[in-house]
Amino acid sequence: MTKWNSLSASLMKRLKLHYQMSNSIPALSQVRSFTTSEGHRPAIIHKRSLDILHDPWFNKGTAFTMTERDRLDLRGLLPPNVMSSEQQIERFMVDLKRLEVQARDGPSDPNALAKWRILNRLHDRNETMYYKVLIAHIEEYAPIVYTPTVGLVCQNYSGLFRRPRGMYFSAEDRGEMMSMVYNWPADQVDMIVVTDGSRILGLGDLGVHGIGIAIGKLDLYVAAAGINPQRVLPVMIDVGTNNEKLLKDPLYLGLQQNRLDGDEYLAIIDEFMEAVFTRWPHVIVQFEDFQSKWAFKLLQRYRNTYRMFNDDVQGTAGVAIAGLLGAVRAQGRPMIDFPKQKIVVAGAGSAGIGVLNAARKTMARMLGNNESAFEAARSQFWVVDAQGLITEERENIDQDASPFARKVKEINRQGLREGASLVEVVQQVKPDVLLGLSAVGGLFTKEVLEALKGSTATRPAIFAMSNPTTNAECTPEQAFSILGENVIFASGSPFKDVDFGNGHIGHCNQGNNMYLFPGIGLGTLLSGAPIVSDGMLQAAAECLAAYMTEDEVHEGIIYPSISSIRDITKEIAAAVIMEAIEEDLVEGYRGVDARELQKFSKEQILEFVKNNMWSPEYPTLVYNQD
Ligand SMILES: NC(=O)C1=CN([C@@H]2O[C@H](COP(=O)(O)OP(=O)(O)OC[C@H]3O[C@@H](n4cnc5c(N)ncnc54)[C@H](O)[C@@H]3O)[C@@H](O)[C@H]2O)C=CC1
Ligand SMILES: CC(=O)C(=O)O
Ligand SMILES: [Mg+2]
Repeated sequence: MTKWNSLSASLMKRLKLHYQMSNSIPALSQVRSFTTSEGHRPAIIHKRSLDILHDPWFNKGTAFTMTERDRLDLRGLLPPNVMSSEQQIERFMVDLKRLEVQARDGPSDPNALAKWRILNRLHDRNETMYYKVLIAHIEEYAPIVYTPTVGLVCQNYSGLFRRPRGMYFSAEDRGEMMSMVYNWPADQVDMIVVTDGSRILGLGDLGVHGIGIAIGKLDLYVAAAGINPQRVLPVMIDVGTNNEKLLKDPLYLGLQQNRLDGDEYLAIIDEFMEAVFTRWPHVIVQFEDFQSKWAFKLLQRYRNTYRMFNDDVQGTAGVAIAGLLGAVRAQGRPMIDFPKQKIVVAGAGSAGIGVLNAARKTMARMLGNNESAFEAARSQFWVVDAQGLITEERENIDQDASPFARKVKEINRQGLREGASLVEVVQQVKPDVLLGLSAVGGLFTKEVLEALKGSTATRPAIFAMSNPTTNAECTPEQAFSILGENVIFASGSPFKDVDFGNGHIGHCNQGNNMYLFPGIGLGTLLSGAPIVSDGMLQAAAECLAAYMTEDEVHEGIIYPSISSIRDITKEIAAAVIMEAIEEDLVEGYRGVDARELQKFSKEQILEFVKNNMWSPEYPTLVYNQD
């Protein structure tokens, strides 16, 4: 204060002198308004960065101006749109009122958002307790912190936003990212989940509000994989949005401009990757919910240089493979019969194409792993997108989908044609599996499900994998009521099992990449591998498939219960490490170097994984003045 008083006095003196010289001395109130750019005496604070945001006395949230953000090392720690305090109040009030509306006609669980808020407040106050609650009640709260509620959270994020969590890099930050990363308080970051918000679950472009999905995924990294919560970082790269509603919404938290594209877009993602790997060379970056157009390109661009993977393309593929192999076993057939399965896939985006590529490779491996095996495997798939069946006749065919375009001769024989509808395809092909990654709720209509009755499989399988719940291609009730008790059913978001009322239960499996990505991340981290190889991903998928017992698959249970996710993740991480050893990719982790790791038995690797999983326990605290 003393310092300020003398500074203020000398400033007044200088101002007075200036105005005397210009012959017009202003009133005292006018002079005061010159004292700071904000027009008030500043508060001297002894904090910077996140400590300010976490201090209710000084925090202004989204109202920090850009100059203040730079001055106080806050750049990147808040969403990019600077708001007035009036806008902040309006955002709060809109959200408050929305709660009443939601309680009347909101989602199937009208309390889901309220539960999310309570958990989020606990997360803000006490991380250890938050993760204790989440781990102990994972089955109950995964649907709140993850799909489906996380989708609703992202859709309502402008109202729900209180304290920032994670970092924001925007198109306005070009050239600044290398220094901005140092605004993050942690010297060690193990896991980053990054999104550009362009395709959040099946909800489309949610712009900067998509950060909720990165936060939700990292919650599972902590709960399932035991990644230390102080070493995770959710990231939003805000390159604008093409969502017209958000572009017009005065309460939107992101940049109100259309998405950057082409080289401008790439330059931003490149700069981000360079910045985070410069500060944290051993971090793993999970790309999440990027629109397909960029998902594949970015994966190809970075996968051989950086420790990264794309969850929607690669994580989903592994989970689908595990489920598809489970479905073969559920039919009472050996897994090696997988290449005989006829599979219709609805949806040819990042997830659908990721699954198709991995399933084709798995079949080809089983058939001898040569060119003819790869070609034979191709003919087991029929792909239907928004324009119907994809064939070689498709104009401007997407290059990622083209390997799965059916040959004209083949489809003529099958009584099909370019653009044939899903019902027609199912009627003619009589598939063993119908798999949906279309983001279109209810796509598997009564007619489609009726057509599946003609399946040549003893137990046809339906994977309605789109998220959140409202986007599921069909519900388990619809599937079981039309196709009977024998059908195998999996959905991306959780549904309740169906009670047939005759003592039998129709199992609703959750086919979601949450069973894989935590183990892929943990295994990669502990192996020290510099990249995430195809082999490591394959090992993760095979481990998940092998987790299910014969009895379980015969009962139609092809994925484990989420309550055992910590155990599954440990097994998957160990499988990933073993594959990294096999491929000579390990570089060690902390005190365990590569050579030591290479000598570990399977049991020792499992022990090593277990010992490196963080558990929420209060540490003893000691004060040290330095
Ligand atoms: N269960 C899981 O673990 C995962 C589920 N997903 C879900 O998959 C869905 C799709 O994700 P992306 O592939 O990234 O999206 P995307 O937008 O890239 O692809 C959607 C695809 O569906 C097609 N489509 C649209 N309408 C259709 C229709 N009427 N019939 C057939 N196909 C139609 C589009 O042409 C496009 O090929 C989302 O809902 C997402 O939540 C994604 C990743 C993991
Ligand atoms: C589960 C997931 O990653 C998605 O729906 O995009
Ligand atoms: Mg995703």
